[in-house]
Amino acid sequence: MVNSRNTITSAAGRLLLVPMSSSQSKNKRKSRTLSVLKCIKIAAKKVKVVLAAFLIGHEKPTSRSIASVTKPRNNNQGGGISILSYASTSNTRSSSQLKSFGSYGSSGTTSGLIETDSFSYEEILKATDNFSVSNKIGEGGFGLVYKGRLRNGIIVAIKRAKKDKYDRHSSQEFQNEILTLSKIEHLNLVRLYGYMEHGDERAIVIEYVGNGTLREHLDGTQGSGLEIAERLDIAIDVGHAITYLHTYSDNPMIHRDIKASNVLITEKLRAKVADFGFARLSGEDPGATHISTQVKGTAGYLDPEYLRTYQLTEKSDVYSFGVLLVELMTGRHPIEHKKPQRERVTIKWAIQRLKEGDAIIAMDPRLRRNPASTMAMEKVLKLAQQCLATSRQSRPSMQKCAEVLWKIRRDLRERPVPSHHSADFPVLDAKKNRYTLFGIEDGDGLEFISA
Ligand SMILES: Nc1ncnc2c1ncn2[C@@H]1O[C@H](COP(=O)(O)OP(=O)(O)OP(=O)(O)O)[C@@H](O)[C@H]1O
Repeated sequence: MVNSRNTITSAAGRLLLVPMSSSQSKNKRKSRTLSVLKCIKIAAKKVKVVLAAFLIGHEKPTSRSIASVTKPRNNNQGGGISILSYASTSNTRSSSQLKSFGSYGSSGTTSGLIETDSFSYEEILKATDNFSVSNKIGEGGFGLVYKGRLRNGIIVAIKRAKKDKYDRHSSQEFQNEILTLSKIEHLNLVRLYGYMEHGDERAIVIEYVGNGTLREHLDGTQGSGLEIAERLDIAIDVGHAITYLHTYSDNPMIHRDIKASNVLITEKLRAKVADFGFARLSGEDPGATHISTQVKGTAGYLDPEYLRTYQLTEKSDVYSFGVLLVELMTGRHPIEHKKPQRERVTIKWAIQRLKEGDAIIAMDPRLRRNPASTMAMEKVLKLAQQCLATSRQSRPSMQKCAEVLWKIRRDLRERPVPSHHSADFPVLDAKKNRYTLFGIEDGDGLEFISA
């Protein structure tokens, strides 16, 4: 049977081609060309739609692997785009893009999930069940932290300011700071959604990150221990977040309080840095970034140059990041009060071990030891040593740190992990290692190194 498409259905039901007349063939070629053009047009339209949606953030990338190179919105370092090329493009949405995306809020802020940047007292009370103790998830310098559910079902963290925290800060300043901070959007920074002000009550509403802090993971009070690759991923995430604050955000800023308890961990064991801009929100030095009248930060992480000169630079964050790297590799707190004197300041002890060629002694006993992991650990400690340099000029930029860490991570991936125990590098059973070694003190665990 001949049908309109110049095919014949055979008795067996197969499609057979039959020769066409020359005019038929011409018409066919023309219509084919037209339909190809039509297809290209439709495809181009589709690509446009996807691209537009992706740019304004509708399409959130699911993978955190290398995404396409993205153009920073305020690249004041000229041409330095390599770091953000590792991050998702949603990291770099400009505020104008956000505004056009969100016909949502009063000031066009947020990712579209939250409808406004100012919350009513009633809404906050409802979200936290009247600041109920059962919703309390933590406490810090700013005040108590509550978990809350907004009207639209979104889970948030709500930080209720201690009264003394806002006495020094006018309402207008507080609101301006919030507005500035709420525009900062990066995958590895805890998002600030908005604020609530009511009489003498102030609170800020932030992204909820529910898998504990890095410190809790290192202490073993949260999760089941972090492998070396996971620790490297976390270090890279923190590196990207701080690079973004220093370099790419509309209002470049110094974090001032990088520490393991300010690094929140996601379910997928990736990191989000919290509390950026908090020094300003707490009424300390609002607006000031480089010359400080008050030293702000946490003991053990503070740049000695900042302590000496009161001059704050991006390199003060680099120093604190160096402390964090040592913490990640050793598992120890920056200051270990219960350790013998020579081990009390963890960075001094670990860097000394590195200098003496004994870095492995400083390695967190919970970590599996094999050539790849010990090599990665040594490289990270070498980077930490640079970050901790006395002279600020000698410290690398955060961007450089993230690049170095990325290479260490890549090398680790490429090095095969031995599947059997070797005399030089005993491989400990990860699970057993994790659960049996928590809570050890002093030099315990070192027997595994010489085993
Ligand atoms: N966005 C969040 N999502 C989930 N939990 C959070 C969030 N922010 C804070 N928390 C919890 O609340 C605790 C206190 O946090 P907060 O940032 O107020 O203090 P801190 O950073 O630990 O200390 P300080 O403010 O003195 O530097 C954290 O340790 C964490 O357990």
